[in-house]
Amino acid sequence: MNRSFDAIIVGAGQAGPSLAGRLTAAGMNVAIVERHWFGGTCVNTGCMPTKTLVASARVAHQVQRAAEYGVNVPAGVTIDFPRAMARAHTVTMNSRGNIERWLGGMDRLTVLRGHARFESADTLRVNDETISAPRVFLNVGGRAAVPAMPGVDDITYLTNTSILQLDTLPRHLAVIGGSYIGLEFAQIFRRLGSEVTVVEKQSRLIAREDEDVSVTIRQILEAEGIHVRTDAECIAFAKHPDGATVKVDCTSGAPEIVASHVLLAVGRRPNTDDLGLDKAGVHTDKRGDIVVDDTLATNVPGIWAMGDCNGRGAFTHTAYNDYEIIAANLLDKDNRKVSSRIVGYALYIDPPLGRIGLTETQARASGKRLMISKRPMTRVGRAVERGETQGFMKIIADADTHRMLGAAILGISGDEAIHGVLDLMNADQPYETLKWAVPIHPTVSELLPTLVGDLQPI
Ligand SMILES: Cc1cc2nc3c(=O)[nH]c(=O)nc-3n(C[C@H](O)[C@H](O)[C@H](O)COP(=O)(O)OP(=O)(O)OC[C@H]3O[C@@H](n4cnc5c(N)ncnc54)[C@H](O)[C@@H]3O)c2cc1C
Ligand SMILES: NC(=O)c1ccc[n+]([C@@H]2O[C@H](COP(=O)([O-])OP(=O)(O)OC[C@H]3O[C@@H](n4cnc5c(N)ncnc54)[C@H](O)[C@@H]3O)[C@@H](O)[C@H]2O)c1
Repeated sequence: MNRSFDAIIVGAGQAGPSLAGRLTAAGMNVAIVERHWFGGTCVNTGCMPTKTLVASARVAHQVQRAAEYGVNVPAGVTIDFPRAMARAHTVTMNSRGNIERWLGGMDRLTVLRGHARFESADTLRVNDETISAPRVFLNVGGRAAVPAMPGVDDITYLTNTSILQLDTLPRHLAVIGGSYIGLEFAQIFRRLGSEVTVVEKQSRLIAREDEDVSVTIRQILEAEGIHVRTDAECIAFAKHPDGATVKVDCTSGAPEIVASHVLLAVGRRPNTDDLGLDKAGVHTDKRGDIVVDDTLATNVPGIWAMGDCNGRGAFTHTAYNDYEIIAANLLDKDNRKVSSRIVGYALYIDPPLGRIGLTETQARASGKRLMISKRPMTRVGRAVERGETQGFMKIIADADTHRMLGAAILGISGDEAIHGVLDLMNADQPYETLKWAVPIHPTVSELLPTLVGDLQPI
């Protein structure tokens, strides 16, 4: 049997459901196909459960420090790990259920459960039927990459999906990969009581950030007892009665890590290998990302790709913005482009890193004349009052255009305060605009005008 629609959306992640809402409201008959959990990665195995666990871990950490604040907590405080995990699961299930109910009640939308695969450019097979439409929107996301590391197939390893199903706390968690996923889980599990070792093959953690950011993050994590092994060029795994051994150094006989659990957090790969893209003639690049133009159209007319699968962003907010761009261009006769997007993001260790625009390293390499300003969180009243003074704020501006080029706020509320810079950059205003703002005291954001006032040429 073949059914025809005005549009087909594959994947109910961060972009697909909202696009379904706009297309059906515009009068189109739409099919949305989801093979697994509604809400995709963010809701089920990404942002929502991890940030819920970050909250549990923060409470655990703050309780340990209670006496510093003049609050005496009786000795013998324990972590109820299953309860912390259940709390994360509840947040996920509520969100997943809301999306399912929203889509289930949407007029002109047909919800299909199953794996979609192209048979031609306008026809896909789902279970035992085919569906056709002149417009197909791909929102298939990605999954944890499992590279062919020596011994990886001999051990039981965890990914961001399976680690969320644990019901007992790991005795010793070895985290392979010291970037977003690895560092967030490392701190969560350390604060909940595991011994944790982060193994990173590059010479520093979260190496795409500036060195001062990497070094400070390492200090923050090591201060909590997380072991960090960088320059791990010879990672190899083997089975061990207590779990697995992780060989890190190339030198033979060097001490190995004996871990009860191993988490692989070494990047993600797009879910594009099982979509039948060749049948539709859609091009991918060598990573497997779907190649799109500035409006997110693929090389095949009538097929678009949104979110993690197009390689143009790897965050929930960029996936959602992809939907906004497509809807604006198709339905609102607007002219929106991905290249106009100024991307901010946060790394949710505690305190978080809020980031936007160029790093200092990238700015220096650009050849522009630069102004830089940096301030430690020890000189931010809000941080001092809260007793959380780790980190720093840094802004980089163009000395000729007076536009902000980038910022990093590693410290309490860094993920929120960064939006002051993000808004300024989106408004395309000179940094002096911030200098004369009158922010609220005591906040982290109130230091942005001070930072601007301290900008020095380099
Ligand atoms: C541990 C972790 C923490 C994260 N934390 C954050 C964070 O704090 N902030 C942030 O911005 N981002 C975070 N991210 C990234 C964020 O989750 C992703 O960028 C976002 O979910 C991408 O959304 P998407 O819509 O592109 O894809 P997804 O959310 O992955 O959705 C894709 C959907 O398509 C379905 N699908 C795939 N193939 C098919 C097919 N052939 N047929 C039918 N259905 C199919 C999948 O089942 C899935 O439901 C995190 C990611 C991880 C792994
Ligand atoms: N807070 C957030 O917004 C958030 C949180 C989690 C994930 N995410 C998204 O998920 C994506 C994937 O995150 P990720 O941390 O898995 O990947 P990543 O690509 O950011 O980092 C992978 C890390 O693993 C290291 N690595 C790669 N191969 C290795 C090996 N063989 N041995 C040891 N180390 C190795 C890399 O050097 C790198 O540091 C990110 O791009 C991000 O957009 C976002």
